[in-house]
Amino acid sequence: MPVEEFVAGWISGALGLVLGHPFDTVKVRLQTQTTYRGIVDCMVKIYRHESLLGFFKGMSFPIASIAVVNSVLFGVYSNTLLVLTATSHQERRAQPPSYTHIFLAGCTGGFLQAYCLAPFDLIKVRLQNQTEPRAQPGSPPPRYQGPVHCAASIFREEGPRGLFRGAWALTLRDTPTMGIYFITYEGLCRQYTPEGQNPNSATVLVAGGFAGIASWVAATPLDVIKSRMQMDGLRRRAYQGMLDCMVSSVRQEGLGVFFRGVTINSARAFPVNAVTFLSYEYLLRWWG
Ligand SMILES: CN(C)C(=N)NCCC[C@H](N)C(=O)O
Repeated sequence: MPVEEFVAGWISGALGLVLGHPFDTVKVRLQTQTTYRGIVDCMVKIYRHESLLGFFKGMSFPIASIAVVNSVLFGVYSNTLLVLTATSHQERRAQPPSYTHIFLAGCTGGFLQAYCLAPFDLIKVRLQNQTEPRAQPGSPPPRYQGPVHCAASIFREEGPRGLFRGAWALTLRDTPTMGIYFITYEGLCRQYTPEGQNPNSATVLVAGGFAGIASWVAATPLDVIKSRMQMDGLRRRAYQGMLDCMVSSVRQEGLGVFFRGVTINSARAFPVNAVTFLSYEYLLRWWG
């Protein structure tokens, strides 16, 4: 099993993550809290109340976990294609796989990465939703004092299963949308690259950016539900399950609730995934 795809997936994912985390914090707050009037209001309030550091809350765990999560996504994707089409990454420009194979490989990568991602994503969302400024002498400490404290508290208060709260919604979000992600990327690269050649940097950037947007637009409805399920149980349980969360969210806020955060998600997705695919492609060409 070629390991380069796993390493390239890790490095490229980490670069994208740092770039996109401030957008991600704004998105999570808009999806789970009703105190903000929109993206700008949310950004201004975070900056005023929590300083620039507020945008980077909850980032250390994703950085640590991206090694597993993104390398599983890209590694499983590429190795599933190898099994389905008997072509390595280097051979795939000359013998392009079918879109069905790309979709299936993307879904497999998405499904397996969701399980690795679930506890890390839960901790990220809980930390991002803490609106207290950094601890100051004399002020009460926030509920979670960091990622390890957060993980230990969830384990103590909600049991081991608590660490997988929202995991079903996450799996349903990521399995088909990772298929969409890789199909969009490949489709755009093929469209703008002469047959048999590697796509140039501009094509990779644009195709990666649009792959991010397409997958996130499709993922946003379940992303909202996932974030709400992850925040549920913090004080009292509001939802009996994923379906109940969907129904009560629509009852209270209308159908538009499923698109909460879609603008900021798309604005984040373009640069993050442009950089992710560019570094992924170039690392593999460099090692190939
Ligand atoms: C749930 N969806 C749609 C995705 N994860 N899509 C792929 C983008 C992955 C990238 N690390 C990002 O965070 O944008």
